[in-house]
Amino acid sequence: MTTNHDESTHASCSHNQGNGEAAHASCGHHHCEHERPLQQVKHIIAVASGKGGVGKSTFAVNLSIALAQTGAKVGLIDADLYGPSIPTMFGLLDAKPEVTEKHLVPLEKWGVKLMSIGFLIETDTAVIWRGPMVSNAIKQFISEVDWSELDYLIFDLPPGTGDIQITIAQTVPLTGAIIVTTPQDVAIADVSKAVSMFRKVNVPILGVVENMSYYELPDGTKDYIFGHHGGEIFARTQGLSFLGSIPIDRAVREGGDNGTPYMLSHPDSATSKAINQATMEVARRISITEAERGNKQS
Ligand SMILES: Nc1ncnc2c1ncn2[C@@H]1O[C@H](COP(=O)(O)OP(=O)(O)OP(=O)(O)O)[C@@H](O)[C@H]1O
Repeated sequence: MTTNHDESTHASCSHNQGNGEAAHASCGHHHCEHERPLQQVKHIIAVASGKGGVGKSTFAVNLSIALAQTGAKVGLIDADLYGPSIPTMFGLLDAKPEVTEKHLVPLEKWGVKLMSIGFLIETDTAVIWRGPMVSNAIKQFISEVDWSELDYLIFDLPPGTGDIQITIAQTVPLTGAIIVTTPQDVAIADVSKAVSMFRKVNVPILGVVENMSYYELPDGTKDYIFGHHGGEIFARTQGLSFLGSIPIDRAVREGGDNGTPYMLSHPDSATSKAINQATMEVARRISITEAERGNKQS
């Protein structure tokens, strides 16, 4: 990995924490020497969670597929450098991206362009990098990968509120963040920290997805294994949009493990409908958020 040129970009206009055009506009450099990264990407979304294991990567993967199925151009960055799961979930464990003189070419499967640290290092090698190296790797995923034109670029963040999340929130002009949680009290407690982190760095929160909401028994009754409506109640009390509930479904887990996303293997199931509905709600919230931002700027 080489050093990134992003810091020097902003160093020239004394903005290390570039937040897209606004940052450059405020330093009076309309024609900064380097263009901001991801200029050809329309909407940039971070998928975040407070706790690990709540299904953030699973949702990010199925969201990317659901958006690609609408005909959108989609990219997905696995920003979980310490525990990359996108290679497994896309069935690309041995795949390596092409490296050209200028760029790293993202892998592409099922209409989604992909980048993960898992494509660049041996699968069983632990990443032991410290903070600055991690930030550089993320910045390279942003500025040295040939994403070209995309409608949506999704960041699958690591759980919690560490270096990686903060680097992304400050480097990338995020349209907004999606918060994934289970209904369980301990998950909700952690998720408030993620919400306050995004608020501190002025990243709009598109809404909350409740995953593992219930398990449907063969007789049709619902077993609320992790508690009842915790994510929905959390969203309401925080004044956030509720994007939907996704049930516990064995096939969702199997899809993740065997590398065929659930949305592709079970397109017509009730769970797929729930994921599709959450996806449409994400798209709707993006339009609203961007309209609000436009109003503020004009
Ligand atoms: N709705 C669901 N039904 C059944 N299993 C699920 C569901 N959502 C996620 N899982 C399974 O739960 C486990 C954790 O999911 P996932 O890896 O997506 O979580 P995560 O929040 O991204 O975790 P981490 O950030 O710690 O990597 C996986 O084995 C996944 O297949």
